[in-house]
Amino acid sequence: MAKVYTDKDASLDPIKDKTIAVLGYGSQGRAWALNLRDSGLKVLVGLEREGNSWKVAENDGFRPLYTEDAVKNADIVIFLVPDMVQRYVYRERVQPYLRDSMDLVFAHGFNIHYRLIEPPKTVDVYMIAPKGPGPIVREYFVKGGGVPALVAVHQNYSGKAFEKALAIAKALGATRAGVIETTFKEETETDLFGEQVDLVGGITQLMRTAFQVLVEAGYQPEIAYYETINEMKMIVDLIYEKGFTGMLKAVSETAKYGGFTAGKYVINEDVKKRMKEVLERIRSGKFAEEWIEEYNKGAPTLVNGLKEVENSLEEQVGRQIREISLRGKPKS
Ligand SMILES: NC(=O)c1ccc[n+]([C@@H]2O[C@H](COP(=O)([O-])OP(=O)(O)OC[C@H]3O[C@@H](n4cnc5c(N)ncnc54)[C@H](O)[C@@H]3O)[C@@H](O)[C@H]2O)c1
Ligand SMILES: CC(C)(O)[C@@H](O)C(=O)O
Ligand SMILES: [Mg+2]
Ligand SMILES: [Mg+2]
Repeated sequence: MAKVYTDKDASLDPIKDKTIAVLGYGSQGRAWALNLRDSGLKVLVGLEREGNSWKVAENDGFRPLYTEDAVKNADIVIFLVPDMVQRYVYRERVQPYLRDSMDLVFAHGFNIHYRLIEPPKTVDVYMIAPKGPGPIVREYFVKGGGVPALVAVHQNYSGKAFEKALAIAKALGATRAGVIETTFKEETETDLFGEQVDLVGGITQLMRTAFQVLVEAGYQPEIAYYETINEMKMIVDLIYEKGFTGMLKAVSETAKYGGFTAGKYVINEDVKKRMKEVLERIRSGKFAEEWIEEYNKGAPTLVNGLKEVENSLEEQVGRQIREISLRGKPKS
């Protein structure tokens, strides 16, 4: 078993006197800025313009700065703008003001692993990659917990990069759960794979396709939504808390038998073969190349994909069903 670092293995000392610039105030940026500030660290929020994120940061009690001003005043610069934006922010707003012994910190290895950002040797480069969405990183922290994270060091100019990565992980709340060491390569490839075939791409398509099959067969959309989408949370919660065995204990014998047989029929060896192709596309750098090209064209697949999901029957039905099911969710 890999070594798991918890609160007792990490100290805030290596960063307690440093000024930290959090660039971006979105999903992770907001969570990091608030958690680090609540942990007693000195945090500046750096943003490109006085837009929506600026207002949200102000409402949270920050006084945001323009990116380059945050960088000029910081010892540690954390990149929490979208992956496709990071290299421009680096080139225009960070690189010109880089001083020796500054730290460049990432929440995902994409830009370093695929060499979109190539920092000078005189800075530390490390990563703390939360294994969960930003709002949950904040929610768990506020409730006294933390989302697990991976840490990795790409450049260790100071000789203290790993200790600093653990310190940030502690301030984020991640060591309240557990932190495991990885490399930029391993984190980048596994993270992209997981979100593509499973967490984001796979689960969404699995649920939507199952919903569509029932509706096309003439069943009421509300019943289809409860069955193929809404109940997924309870099943996944059981797996999260008790493993597959625990989940299987909670469902009927009929569900177990049907699940073992139909599950392997639907998610078959062909699907596994395709998953391996997806992994290969990530490892070869083809996915990164394609995503950069798509982004440079204005990300039409992303824009159209979001519209298609938003306008879909399952999303329309979901808006009503969520009102009902959230009413029944225990308040905690
Ligand atoms: N979203 C997650 O839960 C999650 C989980 C783990 C790791 N990460 C990683 O964290 C990093 C940040 O991702 P995120 O999802 O939090 O980002 P996000 O999309 O939520 O970031 C939005 C922020 O970036 C700013 N921004 C957007 N476009 C910009 C531009 N063109 N120039 C400058 N600023 C711009 C926005 O104003 C906002 O403040 C990425 O490296 C991502 O891979 C994200
Ligand atoms: C939250 C995820 C999917 O785990 C993250 O990797 C992301 O890119 O948003
Ligand atoms: Mg990701
Ligand atoms: Mg992820």
